[in-house]
Amino acid sequence: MRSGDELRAEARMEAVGAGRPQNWPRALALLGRAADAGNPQAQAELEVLGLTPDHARSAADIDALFAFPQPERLSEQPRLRFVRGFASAAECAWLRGRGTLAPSQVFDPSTGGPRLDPRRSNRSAELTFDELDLVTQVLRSRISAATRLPLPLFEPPQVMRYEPGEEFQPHYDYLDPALAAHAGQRIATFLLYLNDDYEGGETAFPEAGQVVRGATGDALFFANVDGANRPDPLTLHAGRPPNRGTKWVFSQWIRDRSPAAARQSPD
Ligand SMILES: O=C(O)CCC(=O)C(=O)O
Ligand SMILES: [Fe+2]
Repeated sequence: MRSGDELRAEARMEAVGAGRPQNWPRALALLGRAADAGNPQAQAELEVLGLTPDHARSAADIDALFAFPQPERLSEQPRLRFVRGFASAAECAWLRGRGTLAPSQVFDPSTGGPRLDPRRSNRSAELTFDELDLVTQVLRSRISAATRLPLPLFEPPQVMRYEPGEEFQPHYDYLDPALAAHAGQRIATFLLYLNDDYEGGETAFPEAGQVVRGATGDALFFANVDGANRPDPLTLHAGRPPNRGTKWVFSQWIRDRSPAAARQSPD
């Protein structure tokens, strides 16, 4: 008989689609069995998702995990969408503090790797493959449904924390087109606000004239490219510093080509 740990690990493989197609009915049934076997993480994950071990087997409950409220159109140039109540308070609490925080880095085109930069003074945790638990993967699948972009295009997600005075100064998320030709363009950004007990800390778009302050569970997503897939300079944006309290946000960057495939290509 498999242990609770083994059942949960197997559930994760089904949810991530590791070496197999993603299979949510199987993933959630295995998570239910892991919880029945007394695995505390599986029990916690089911509770965050609002499922009992039995419910995990119902198709309607599975569909409900990926449902989201109608996005509001904040702007067409750039394409900016806001979704009130995209995630539950329990899901946001689960994501806060996931992974291991380290000083945030920026992409350095000269090396093709990350580097520290004073323009990004907050801390962030990139969630590795092993850290993609069921709750995080449900959220990413919901993001995939909302953006209509498939999961293989998703970069590893990041949980970001800003203490008072820390910020992500105005920047673009898109990559230099020369680099994008090789590694794929970062066509969309999806931000989920994980808390709201801070002052300041807005997401500001100085060129587009938009300032967004999400409540816990609200989401903002935008296309970094225009209709012709060209980098859109109107997407210039910043994570402003909170002046009181700590801001937490979940950030999912999405490419037009699988980042995993780009890493594996020899050229
Ligand atoms: O924290 C924010 O509001 C902005 C985050 C951001 O710009 C990003 O994740 O690309
Ligand atoms: Fe950004």
